[in-house]
Amino acid sequence: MATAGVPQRFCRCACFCSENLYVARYGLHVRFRGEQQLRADYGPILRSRGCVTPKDFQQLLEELEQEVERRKRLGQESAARKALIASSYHPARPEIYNSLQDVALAPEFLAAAEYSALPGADLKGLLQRLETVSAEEKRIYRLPVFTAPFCQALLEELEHFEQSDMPKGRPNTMNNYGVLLHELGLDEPLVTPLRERFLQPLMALLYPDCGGGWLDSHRAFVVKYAPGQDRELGCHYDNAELTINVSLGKAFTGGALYFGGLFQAPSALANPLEVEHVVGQGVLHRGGQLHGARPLGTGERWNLIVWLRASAVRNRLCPMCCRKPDLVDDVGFGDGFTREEPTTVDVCVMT
Ligand SMILES: O=C(O)CCC(=O)C(=O)O
Ligand SMILES: [Fe+2]
Repeated sequence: MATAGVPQRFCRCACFCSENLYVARYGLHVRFRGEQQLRADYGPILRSRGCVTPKDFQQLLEELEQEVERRKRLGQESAARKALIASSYHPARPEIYNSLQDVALAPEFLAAAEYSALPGADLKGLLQRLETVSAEEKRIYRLPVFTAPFCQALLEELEHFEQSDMPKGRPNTMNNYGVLLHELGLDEPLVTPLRERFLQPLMALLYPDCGGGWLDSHRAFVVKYAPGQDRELGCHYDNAELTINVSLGKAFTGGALYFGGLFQAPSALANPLEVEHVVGQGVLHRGGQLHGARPLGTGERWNLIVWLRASAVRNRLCPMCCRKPDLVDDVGFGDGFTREEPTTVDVCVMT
């Protein structure tokens, strides 16, 4: 694609520090500019969800202020953790950090990606090579991604890291457990090749209208659900054009995904569709499709989530504030925005 190999400086949108702040206790995402605005915009809904006394409100205010401060420091702190891990962490499965090999990938995934990269490939042909979970309306697909031995090795490595005394950044405010893959040093050997060599051709055919052919960055993390830890995930949409969610194991019951409509749609959560995770398989969906995870029953569930981003799409409209992004320089892939447009985007494809 147009930007391959060109060093880019990625940005985030300034709204990261004021929009979509998650308040787990009240199961609500809020915009936060200050006390008055919070009362005016969310007073009734907060009351209906149990934020009743002045003390409740004061506590909420303090938590939101802390969250804003945390978000401001996030990029620098993450870079510091990454540097420390690179210099002092000893992996249990060092082979995971070698460049991604085809033997790690399920034959079905290789076949679908190889087909998609052929000059004459089309959507119809690709659909014969993966499972359509929901066709026209929700456009959700599923296919095997990693082999069982690779899932096992990755899980072992992630557990080893979890048990180490290394500092850990959390995937987002909704997940308290899990790992950011770039901090672990797994972006370069694992996630970037997965995106560039395999997901890009697949997504270009499945979602050309969502930037599937223009993916140029990602945010990858592992979420973990276990008894006594996180057990479910509230309804949300991803800060991504497209998402792949791969079940790594272990053995578990419950914890299905559910999908509503696109977040912009008026009745976005009517008739949610339940999608079970299958170990080794990845669910592909649009980032803007509302979704969440049902409570885990038994066992432990670990999933690799890759939020795939296309700067050509998001540079026009930030999916989190739904405005033209107010760009702030950031480290690494930032939130996938860039100051310059990739030069060869065909705007007809994007609109
Ligand atoms: O629990 C899952 O499988 C979904 C996770 C998810 O949607 C997210 O982290 O964005
Ligand atoms: Fe999500």
